[in-house]
Amino acid sequence: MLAVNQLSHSFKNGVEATPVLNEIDFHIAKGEMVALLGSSGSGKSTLLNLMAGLMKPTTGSILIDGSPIEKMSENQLAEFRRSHIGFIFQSYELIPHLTVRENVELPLVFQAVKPKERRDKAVSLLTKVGLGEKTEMFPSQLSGGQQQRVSIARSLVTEPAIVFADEPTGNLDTKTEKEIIDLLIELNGTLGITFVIVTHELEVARRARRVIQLRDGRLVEDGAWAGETG
Ligand SMILES: Nc1ncnc2c1ncn2[C@@H]1O[C@H](COP(=O)(O)OP(=O)(O)OP(=O)(O)O)[C@@H](O)[C@H]1O
Repeated sequence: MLAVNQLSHSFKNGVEATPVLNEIDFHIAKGEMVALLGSSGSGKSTLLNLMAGLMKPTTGSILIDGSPIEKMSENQLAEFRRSHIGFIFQSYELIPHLTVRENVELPLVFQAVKPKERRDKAVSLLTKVGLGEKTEMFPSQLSGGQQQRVSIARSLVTEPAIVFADEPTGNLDTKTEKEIIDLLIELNGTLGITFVIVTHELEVARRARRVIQLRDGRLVEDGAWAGETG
């Protein structure tokens, strides 16, 4: 499903190159739920941007469903992202003047899906995330946790191969955080969605079956959560 092979990345600053990721290797199988953990500056966002095709690596490769995304052109990548990858952001990134349902439908508008089909899919997913009664409301009328549920529904509407979540509970209180983690675990179990969740939150790491831990741009742990390493 996702293979990261010998991935290294440096940011160039004039003539100097700062290495940020060093020879990262891992595979994620379909249906896994993986937390990507690491302290600030360890390289999590860089790795996520590379895996999502938002940046090209200095060396190494990233395969999603067998396709090496670092070899794609910008147009190919944009199309690939739209059809294969879902995103969940810390700050939800909902469009304020669209209703909850219209926000969830939006990725399908770009795929030219017919209005009735879009609507049915959006309502069905909103029901799955517990917002069946709120489809015609606007984002500002919902709580943070509810807005994150909308963004989760939106990430799934194109039936992506993999969903990347960047600090999805970063703006939420502890109780709501737990509810969002419960929802992600449920969607992983019932729909078999593959999730990669970038997080600082130990609670997320504790509840994911697999944790990949970065330190100073290196992969230092990969397996069941066994507590933080040194
Ligand atoms: N565009 C850039 N140019 C130069 N250096 C960068 C750039 N983006 C990130 N870095 C550096 O790369 C390192 C890793 O950053 P990254 O954002 O991937 O870490 P992170 O683990 O996601 O941190 P955080 O949890 O704070 O978001 C940091 O030292 C950062 O300063």
